[in-house]
Amino acid sequence: MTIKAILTDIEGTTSAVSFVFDVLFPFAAKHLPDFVRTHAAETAVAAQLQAVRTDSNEPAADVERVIEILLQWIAEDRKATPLKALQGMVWAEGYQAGLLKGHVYPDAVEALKRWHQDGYALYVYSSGSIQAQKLIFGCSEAGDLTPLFSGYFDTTSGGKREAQSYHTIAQAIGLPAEQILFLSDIVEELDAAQQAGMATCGLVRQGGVLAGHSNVVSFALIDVSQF
Ligand SMILES: CSCCC(=O)C(=O)COP(=O)(O)O
Ligand SMILES: [Mg+2]
Repeated sequence: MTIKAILTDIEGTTSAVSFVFDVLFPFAAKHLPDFVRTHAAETAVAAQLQAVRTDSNEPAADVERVIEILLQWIAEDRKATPLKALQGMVWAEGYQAGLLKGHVYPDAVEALKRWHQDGYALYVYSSGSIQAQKLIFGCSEAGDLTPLFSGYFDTTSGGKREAQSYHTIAQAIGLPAEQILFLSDIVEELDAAQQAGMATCGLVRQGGVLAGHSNVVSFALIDVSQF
């Protein structure tokens, strides 16, 4: 079946793992405590702090304890939705202040522009919040790439290793899963998308093999017509 849309992961796929682990996560760990202390009473932040208390099963945790939990989750790379929402808010301040610039591989920039021009609808699916996704592409080293995308999905659509999430996303996009090509560097994510009926392509930028899927080292080698 002809591919009509492309759904892409971010970390390790469009963007360097090192940018996320060595730049974004340390920035969040440094600035999140003061951000939370300053904005704890604001509705959007308070809702996420409450979600941390629920998810951690610590309903009585005060703000300082919630901060401790969040820092622990950052250290563990937990894909918890409230952490991801708060990280997005903290990064927003960093991008606005010019302290952060989103990394997107040049081959990904070139291919995304070409696919958009060729009429493919482009979507993002990342554990990072939708706000964080718009920031990495909107404030990227290659300029504002957000006009290329038709939509964004995060963990509010479900976990990336669960087939149901890809069914949900296909429904939201409004296409049969078979007409969507999913790109990722994580085999469990590719397996889940494949199980849901999507075409898959694994990015192996550092080498290795993502078994059971087409593998490429660069977006430049993805021929969408072959899926
Ligand atoms: C949206 S940039 C920040 C990425 C992030 O927080 C993350 O956890 C990476 O998740 P991905 O699903 O893109 O591997
Ligand atoms: Mg990834």
